[in-house]
Amino acid sequence: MTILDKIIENKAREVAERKALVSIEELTKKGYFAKTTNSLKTSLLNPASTGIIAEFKRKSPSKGIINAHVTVEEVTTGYVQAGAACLSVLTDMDFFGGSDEDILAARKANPTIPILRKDFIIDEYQIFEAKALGADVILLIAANLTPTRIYELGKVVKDLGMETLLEVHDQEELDRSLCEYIDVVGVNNRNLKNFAEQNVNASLELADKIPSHCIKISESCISQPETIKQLREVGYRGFLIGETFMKTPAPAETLKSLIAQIQ
Ligand SMILES: O=P(O)(O)OC[C@@H](O)[C@@H](O)c1c[nH]c2ccccc12
Repeated sequence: MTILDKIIENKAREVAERKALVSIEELTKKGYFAKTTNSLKTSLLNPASTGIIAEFKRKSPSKGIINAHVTVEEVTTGYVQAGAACLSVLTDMDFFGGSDEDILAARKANPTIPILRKDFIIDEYQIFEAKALGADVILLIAANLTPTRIYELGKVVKDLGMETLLEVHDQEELDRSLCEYIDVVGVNNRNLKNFAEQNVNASLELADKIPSHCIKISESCISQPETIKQLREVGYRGFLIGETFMKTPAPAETLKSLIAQIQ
């Protein structure tokens, strides 16, 4: 069993429990459900955008605790002030130490920036939940979803006025997963089945395989300004970065100095 299999098995149990407690009907009346969403696509297409999607991530299955000392409010407001194009907030508790409260707090503190709900989405229910939590963008991971599920879930995302980030790790996943509901394609440099990679080779290899009309971003294992420049040259507009910032005592300051080196 891979780490991803374990995460998905756990997630199915979690979603079933949540569904039994709060109905979709109730979710549509909760929190930020009625709020108009902020577009990631628009943000990334702005020529002045830094393209950095800055992630709030306390821990991960491969690294353990990354940062237990900072608050979601201070980090996310700092990310926005430093020039992030979008925020990514982990809501998976068991493997990544995130929570619903984290994304609610990030939204409350940052009303106008797009926010990605970073979780393992396997059910329509979680998309309604994400909207109530104030998310604008939903991650769909090709490694654990069939093409039919990606299409069905992508349609729900669109119907709720949000955007879909499709995550792929190789050409097989890319070829079977693209559909009309994908707004942004992300290449995860890390293989979620073993969490092994430490480089951006997957993004470099897939750069010219992704259709040119797609907005593409590179995810994970990015720490150097030179890497961002190299990825920009092959067409990447967005860079999803967590650990590089979160492992430092002041994540937003680290983002600020990275931005200074890529402009
Ligand atoms: O911390 P990093 O290496 O900068 O990676 C951030 C982000 O890409 C990573 O957290 C991630 C990408 N896809 C995911 C899917 C689920 C959980 C986490 C992820």
